[in-house]
Amino acid sequence: MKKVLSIAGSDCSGGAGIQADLKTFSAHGVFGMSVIVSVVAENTSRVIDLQDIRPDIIEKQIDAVFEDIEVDAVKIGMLPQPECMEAVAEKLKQYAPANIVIDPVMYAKNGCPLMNPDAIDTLIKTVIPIADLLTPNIPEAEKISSMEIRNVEDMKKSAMAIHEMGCKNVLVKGGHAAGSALDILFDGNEFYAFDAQRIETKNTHGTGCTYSSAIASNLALEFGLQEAVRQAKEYVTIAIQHSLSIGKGHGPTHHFYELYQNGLKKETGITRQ
Ligand SMILES: Nc1ncnc2c1ncn2[C@@H]1O[C@H](COP(=O)(O)OP(=O)(O)O)[C@@H](O)[C@H]1O
Ligand SMILES: Cc1ncc(COP(=O)(O)OP(=O)(O)O)c(N)n1
Repeated sequence: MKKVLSIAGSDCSGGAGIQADLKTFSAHGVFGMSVIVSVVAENTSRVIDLQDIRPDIIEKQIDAVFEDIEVDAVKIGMLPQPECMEAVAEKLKQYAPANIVIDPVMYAKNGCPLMNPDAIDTLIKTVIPIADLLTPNIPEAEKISSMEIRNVEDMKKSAMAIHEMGCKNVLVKGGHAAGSALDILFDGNEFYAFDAQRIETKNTHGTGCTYSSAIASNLALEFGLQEAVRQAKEYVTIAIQHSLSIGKGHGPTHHFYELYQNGLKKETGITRQ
C-alpha cells in the first residue's frame, strides 16, 4: 500500500487541515500519516485560538515516521511560524522523500491568519525550494509573487515568478476568482489549465487541503503530475458538489470512497486503476 504523510495543522471541526488530508488519503486508498504542527481551535465560522507545536516536537514526529516507514508522498499545509518552517524544511532535506506537495496556507476562509505574515521571507527562502509542487490560491500567489492577479494572464505571470523561487512546479488555484474554477499549472516550460464549472455553494471549507492531498495521493500512486492534478481536480469538484451543510459557516467538502468511485464513473466515465 502507498503511504502518504501530511504535515499540517489540526482543525478540530474536521473540515480542513490534517483531518481533511487523512479523509482524502483514505478515499484514495493510500495509508495516511500525520505530523501536527499546530492545534487550531476552529470551526466552519471562525478560528478561536491556536497553539503551535514546539519545533523539536515537530522534528521528532517527522523522525518517528521516517525512521520506520517508507513515505511515497508528503503533503504540507499550514506552517505557522519561521521556526516551524525551518524545522520541516531541514528534516525533509535530510530524508529527501519524493513527491512533496506544499499548500502554502496563509489564512482560513474567514480571514483569520494561520501563518505569521512576517514568515513570508522564510517561506520563500526555505520552504518553496523543497516543493515538487506548490499550490497557492490567488491571494497566496499574490503575496508570494508580490503582484496583483486580475486575470488568467496574471495567474501565469505569478506562477512563473514563483517557479523562479525554486519549486519544480506551481499550481495557481482559481477558487477565489470570478467565473469558472480554473487552475493553472506551470512546470517551468508549459502551462496546463484545469477547469471546472463553479459550484454555487458556501460550503468550501477545506477545498485547498482536499485538493493538495488528492494530488499527493495520486503522485504516490505513481500517476504523472498532469494526470495527478487532473484526477485531483475531479475529486475536489465532486467533494464540493457533495459538500455538507454542517455548522453555521462554510461547511466542509465530502470525502466518501464510494461516492468518488461512482461519481467519477457517472460524471466522467473514468474509473480509477
Ligand atoms: N465554488 C467552487 N466550485 C468549483 N470549484 C471550486 C470552488 N471553489 C474552489 N474550487 C476549486 O477548489 C480547489 C481549491 O481552490 P481554492 O478554494 O482556491 O483553495 P484554498 O482552499 O486554498 O483557498 C481549486 O481547484 C478551485 O478551483
Ligand atoms: C488547520 C487548518 N489548516 C488549513 C486550513 C485552510 O484550509 P483551506 O483548505 O486552505 O481553506 P479553508 O478551509 O480556510 O477554506 C484551515 N482552515 N485550518
